[in-house]
Amino acid sequence: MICVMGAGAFGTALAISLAHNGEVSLWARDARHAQEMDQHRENRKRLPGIMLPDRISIHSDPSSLPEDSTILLSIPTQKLRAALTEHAKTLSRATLVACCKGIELSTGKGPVQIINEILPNAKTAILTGPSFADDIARDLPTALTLACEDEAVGKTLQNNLTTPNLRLYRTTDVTGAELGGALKNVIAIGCGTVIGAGLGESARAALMTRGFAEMSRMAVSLGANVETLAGLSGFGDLVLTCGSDQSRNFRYGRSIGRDETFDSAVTVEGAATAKAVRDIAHEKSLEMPITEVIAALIDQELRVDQAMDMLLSRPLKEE
Ligand SMILES: NC(=O)C1=CN([C@@H]2O[C@H](COP(=O)(O)OP(=O)(O)OC[C@H]3O[C@@H](n4cnc5c(N)ncnc54)[C@H](O)[C@@H]3O)[C@@H](O)[C@H]2O)C=CC1
Ligand SMILES: O=C(CO)COP(=O)(O)O
Repeated sequence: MICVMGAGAFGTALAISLAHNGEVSLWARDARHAQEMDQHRENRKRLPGIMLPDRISIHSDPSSLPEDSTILLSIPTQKLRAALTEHAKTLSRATLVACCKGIELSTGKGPVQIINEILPNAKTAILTGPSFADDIARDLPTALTLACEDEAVGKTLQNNLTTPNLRLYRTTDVTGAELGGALKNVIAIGCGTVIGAGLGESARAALMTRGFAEMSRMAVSLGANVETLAGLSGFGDLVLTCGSDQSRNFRYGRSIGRDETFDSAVTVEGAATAKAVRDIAHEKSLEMPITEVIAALIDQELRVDQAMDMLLSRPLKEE
């Protein structure tokens, strides 16, 4: 049985795609939201205009899940620990696939590390890469990375979670996949800022490229393979998120560049992750100048012109 926990935009989109393969359970924490979705066969709150196939059953009580389920956790990273702790008994024997992109601010851990800490006996993996929920839900072609340390479990998940429109590539480099998905959101905030402030497409390309160098430097220093960063979960998602105003991280950055306010209820994973990355960089003495200025912009410690001056006046060096 495949179950998606978290009826946000991404969880709902994954459930829609997986329904091509068979029955799927979609679990929403809010009973009223679950009831509304069931009544209208639509997630009007997070994915309006897209019908939920009959093969999706909607629940708000996770204790009804079979113990050996595969559960896709589509919950923002900063909320994941609370959700796992609350439902630890139900989840302890399942195969848990993190479907979130971030680093926990209070611990510096990625989603799989958080799951392994709370549920040490669960089989774990992460599903990440370039995909907007809306594209997946509309059955547009998408390719993602499925990272699982246990190769046999990874192969089973790859087969079970690939759908006619959602093609999964496999790796055992969980650290690389986790970090690619988390770090690209920080750079996307920076690219949004550049565009919002009217600094131009050339500046965006420079920030993406030097940001990718920064992402790779940190990920490799934490044990990732550099090839993983060059794949779907790193470079692929960086390109998508930095180049599209469908991205919430990009739009949040754009609001910083335009000096506008942004709706604090919208999920922007890169905002907390930027600060978590800055903390890790300080602890490990890693040079992360782009992340430093993005975290400072988020904290309103710098203006955009000051941030640009800081980056442009750095000592000249080899690429
Ligand atoms: N929306 C997108 O296009 C994509 C999102 N993602 C990732 O998916 C993750 C979720 O994002 P979205 O679904 O877009 O966010 P969203 O804001 O649409 O939904 C988040 C969902 O998490 C639920 N939630 C929050 N705290 C919870 C808790 N303690 N227990 C249970 N559920 C809880 C909320 O009720 C909400 O339904 C993020 O890490 C995001 O980076 C990944 C790829 C694409
Ligand atoms: O992760 C995503 C695309 O792969 C979604 O991006 P946002 O969270 O910025 O909307």
